Formats: sequence, structure tokens, C-alpha cells
Amino acid sequence: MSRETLIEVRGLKSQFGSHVVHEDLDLEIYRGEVHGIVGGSGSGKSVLMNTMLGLKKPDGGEVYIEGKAVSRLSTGEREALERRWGVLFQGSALFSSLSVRENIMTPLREHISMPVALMEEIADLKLNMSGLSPEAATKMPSELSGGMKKRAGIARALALDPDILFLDEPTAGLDPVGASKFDELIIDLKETLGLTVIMITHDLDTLHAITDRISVIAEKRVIVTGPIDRVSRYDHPWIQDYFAGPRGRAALRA
Ligand SMILES: Nc1ncnc2c1ncn2[C@@H]1O[C@H](COP(=O)(O)OP(=O)(O)OP(=O)(O)O)[C@@H](O)[C@H]1O
Repeated sequence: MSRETLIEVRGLKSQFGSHVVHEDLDLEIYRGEVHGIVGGSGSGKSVLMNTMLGLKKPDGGEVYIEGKAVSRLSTGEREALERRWGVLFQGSALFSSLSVRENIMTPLREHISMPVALMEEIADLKLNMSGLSPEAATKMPSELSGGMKKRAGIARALALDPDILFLDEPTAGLDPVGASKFDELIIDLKETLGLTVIMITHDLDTLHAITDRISVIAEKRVIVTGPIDRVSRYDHPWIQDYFAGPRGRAALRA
């Protein structure tokens, strides 16, 4: 992990009607790190991720990628940026009427003009990188287990060779063995592909196993950022409940 800032959120305000979700929120993501975002339910983790992805416009403040204000990018620059990231949404969000291979090909179809045979080849390569067997290519999402769906979602997220990977609750719904295998996959991919990974998760084992730094959202802003062992000692009621509660202690022992 370098200390070079890849994404910077400055003074973010997010609101829906009169409901203010973020107020003066700052966040910095370093190039090459796995950065976990944690916070209570409804604290605004998904809204923050959607704002970094440009799916929600800030109501105040700005998101900078490599120092460039996202709101001031031209359409071309914006499209180029979108090709640099892959996203695994909650629940994998695969298209149920498309096979796994077709799902992985979707971003290629949207962004690049190339022969179908080449797209299929790329899709099968990403499938393999995500730890799925070649037979999974022709399966429909309904035929996959939860863990396989997540891997197919990762394969699709990797379709355009991104350098930034956004993961929303990647291990939710997986059993502990499946979740720890998924953690290993994320680390492998990060190391082989040089990815920066931004991950929302409630999974304390995953946070301990793979994050370089974490940020905690509470009271509408990021209250602390740092390595998990430092953040978990921070004097704040939510942090103490979360990390020092029975689950937090078990994850630390593990
Ligand atoms: N499109 C929307 N319209 C109105 N309110 C919204 C919208 N999206 C999010 N919110 C509100 O913003 C707040 C933050 O939501 P968000 O989904 O970011 O929380 P979260 O931290 O990801 O929660 P969880 O851990 O439960 O997934 C919530 O109060 C939610 O109701």
C-alpha cells in the first residue's frame, strides 16, 4: 500500500429531502489498499459508495479521483473513469435471464466494440480468475450457490480490467468457510492485479483478515480512519460496542 491518494472525498453532504445522511464527511483512499467502510445500519455506507461511483451527486462537497473533481469531468473523461472500476453490488445483482458467461460479457458489450468470440474468451478468463470452473459459464444464476454467485459477480466486475474494485457486503450470506475463501480470493486478486479495493462490510473476520485500513461512519461523517487494531481502540460508543462486543472479541481471537 502506498500513501498516494487515489480517491478523496471532501466535505461531502448527502441528503434526501430534509434527511441529512452525511455532513462534512472526509475520506481518503490510498492506491493499492484494501479499505473497509463500517458503520451502523443506515449510517450511509451505501450512499457514500454510490457517491464515489458517481451514481449519486453530492449535495455539497466533492469527490476527487487522482486529484480531479469528478463533478467537473467531461463526458469522455467520465466514461474513461467508469471503465476503471468494477463493482460487486449487494446480492451480486446478476441478470437472471443471462448465463454466467453472458453476465460477464455485459460490461464488454456496453463499453467496447469487439468480436463476440473474443468477448467469450475474456469472460472465460475472468471466470477462471474468480475461481469458478469452466462449466459454470453456461449456467444460469439461479443454478449457482451463494458463493458461486459472488464469484460470478466478481468475474463481471473484473471484465474491463479495472484498477479499483468496489465491494458492497461481499461476504454477506456466505458460511464462515465460504467467506474466508472469498477473502482469500480478494487478496489474491488485489495482489495479482494491483487493485485498490473499497469494501463495505459488517463482517469482522473479513475486516481483520484483509483490510489495510478501515473508516468508521457515525454521526454523519467519518469519525476515524486507520488500521483495524488502532481504530478498534478508539473511544467511541459505537466502535466499542462493535469491536469489543462478543462478536468483535471472537473475531480478534480468530
Ligand atoms: N434513494 C433514497 N431515498 C431516500 N432515502 C434514502 C435513499 N437511499 C438511502 N436513503 C437513506 O439514507 C440513509 C443511509 O442509507 P444507506 O443505504 O447508505 O445506509 P447503510 O449504512 O448502507 O445501511 P445498511 O448497513 O443497513 O445497508 C438511510 O436512512 C436511508 O433510508
